[in-house]
Amino acid sequence: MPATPPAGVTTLHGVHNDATGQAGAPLRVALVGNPNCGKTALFNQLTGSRQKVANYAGVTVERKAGRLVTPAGRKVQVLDLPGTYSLTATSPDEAVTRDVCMGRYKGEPAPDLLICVIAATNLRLHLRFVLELKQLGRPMLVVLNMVDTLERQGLSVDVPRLGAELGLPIVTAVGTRRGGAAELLAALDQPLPTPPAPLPPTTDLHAEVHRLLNSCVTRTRTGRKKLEDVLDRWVLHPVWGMAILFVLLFIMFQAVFSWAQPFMDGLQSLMDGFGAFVGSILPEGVLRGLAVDGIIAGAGTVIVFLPQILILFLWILALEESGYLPRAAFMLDRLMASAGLSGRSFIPLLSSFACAVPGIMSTRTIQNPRDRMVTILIAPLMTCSARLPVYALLIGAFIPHRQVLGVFNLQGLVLFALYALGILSALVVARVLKTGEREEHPLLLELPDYRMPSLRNLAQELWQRARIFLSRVGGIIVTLSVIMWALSSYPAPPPGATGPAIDWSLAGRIGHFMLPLFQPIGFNWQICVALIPGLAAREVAVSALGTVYSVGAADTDTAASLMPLLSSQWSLATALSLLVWYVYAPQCFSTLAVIRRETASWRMVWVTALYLFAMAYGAAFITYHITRMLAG
Ligand SMILES: Nc1nc2c(ncn2[C@@H]2O[C@H](COP(=O)(O)OP(=O)(O)OP(=O)(O)O)[C@@H](O)[C@H]2O)c(=O)[nH]1
Ligand SMILES: [Mg+2]
Repeated sequence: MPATPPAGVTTLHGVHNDATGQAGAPLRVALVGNPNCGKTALFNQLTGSRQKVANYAGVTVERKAGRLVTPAGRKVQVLDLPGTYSLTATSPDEAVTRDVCMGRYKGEPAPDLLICVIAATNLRLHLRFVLELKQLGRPMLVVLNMVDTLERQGLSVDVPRLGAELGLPIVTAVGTRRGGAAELLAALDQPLPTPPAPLPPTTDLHAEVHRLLNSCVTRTRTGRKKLEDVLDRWVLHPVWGMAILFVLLFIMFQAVFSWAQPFMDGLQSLMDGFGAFVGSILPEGVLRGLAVDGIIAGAGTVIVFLPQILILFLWILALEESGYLPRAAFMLDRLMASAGLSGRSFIPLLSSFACAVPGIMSTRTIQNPRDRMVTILIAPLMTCSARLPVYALLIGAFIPHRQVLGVFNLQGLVLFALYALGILSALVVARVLKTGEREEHPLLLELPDYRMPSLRNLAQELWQRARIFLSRVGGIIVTLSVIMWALSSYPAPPPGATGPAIDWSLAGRIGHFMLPLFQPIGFNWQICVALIPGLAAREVAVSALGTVYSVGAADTDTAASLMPLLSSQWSLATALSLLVWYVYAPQCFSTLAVIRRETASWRMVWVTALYLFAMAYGAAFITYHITRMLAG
């Protein structure tokens, strides 16, 4: 009898043979299936991990291992694998899944059990993969995930019958609900199922899927698909679709400035108060310098940008979960094609807005090797979230907080323009790199179901982001701020020396040494010094400026308020030049390291670093001189 959602089917059918190996060795299982069927959601539930889950194909691009102990005490090692449409891999991420399933992965035997996850939202496609996997003749278990959506789709699946027809044990799951993997967990306590008998080689897989659907799935009523179709008609419309995309991105940047302001003001006064308090209780001396100028001025200047970073992430996460992103990729396919790329490069590039490191890793989903290289080269031009503090600091200091045309916030507009500059430059660079290539790349991209982002998940993800940011502040940023403070404070000036003490310090000397190179683009020596620690993490450029100016300033109370200090000391031309510099500058070791890893080539690292440096210098030079001419 059909079940909606199906009743629990926890017993594994079929003949069993326990082949878990020697006592004590964990059972090795692998989650495989089509992209976006919920493998990682289940993996997280099973192992308590927090791997990235999002509503588009190609989120997981590498093999991840986790551990669990079943209710009966059996130790299990679980692998989460990139999604794949078939075992004939066309891109590097799919090759990993194929190799693991076939036991060809770097010295690792095939898993004891393949857990093939299929989503109730796309049974036709996913069942085809089950049949393909069956041909491997390995012990296998099917998980019918997303059974919570059956009701909404107006479908009912006869789960025991589907298992019997497939000749495979089957359980149901809801990857996004707490306890939604309970049946799967219980199934892992069962003895291993015997490997399925392969289908005759002449079997037409499509016809077989059709047969399975006819016999096991019934439509109870017309589902919600109609609404999705109407939505898609707007979202994918050549004109309205572009307008929607533009508005969404635009609101995102406006929000970063408008919504965050009250929280930032609060944090700023908290940091100012804290700096003043610490300054007042510590006696004049090294300790006070270290605490106020080093730690509070350094880390405090970065912490105030937390609200803006969280708002940016809130938007990105909500868009990721809604299912909108692949549609945006589809809309932008023509634009990307004009730069010689396909819409497939869109999601890696979009991920780079959070951070270029996962963005570059997700280029593994791009089949064409040349497209992949070009996407890797331009990914650093997407403005990552670590650059946001630098932008926000300079925009806050130099661009008036003013309404334009009654609705737009001028600061938000400038931020939007900086992001747009990065994107346009990326398209131009891609076009140049692909000069002469005129091949057609038809874009085959799965459009997932629309999904309302769950508030609980959003809150959890945001909390995770906040923790990452704060641990960066507490770790690398505080460390580098302390080093910066030491470099700016020592050696102390000789007795009787005149001029600011910081000029005698190591930082002062390094800054003055670098100055001739950067003076033509309007940088002062303080900026030169800040560029160096900024290589480790871009936000550190802000904290380093905080420290250098704080040590240089007579009044330590102004430690955490860098913004007013800069607006009185720098020219607009210098500020704009530094902003533009940061659109391009190859200022991040982690990005260069991931490029080395993903391309296995030092040449690519050098090419990226040098071309970005040249662009940064050129663009900052032009900006500086034009602004000076215009501003008089
Ligand atoms: N409604 C519903 N959504 C689910 C369920 N399981 C996962 N999802 C959602 O499905 C989307 C894809 O989940 P992932 O776990 O990232 O899928 P994946 O199979 O790992 O995808 P790739 O890594 O791209 O192969 C996300 O938006 C999840 O929130 C479920 O049982 N019900
Ligand atoms: Mg995944």
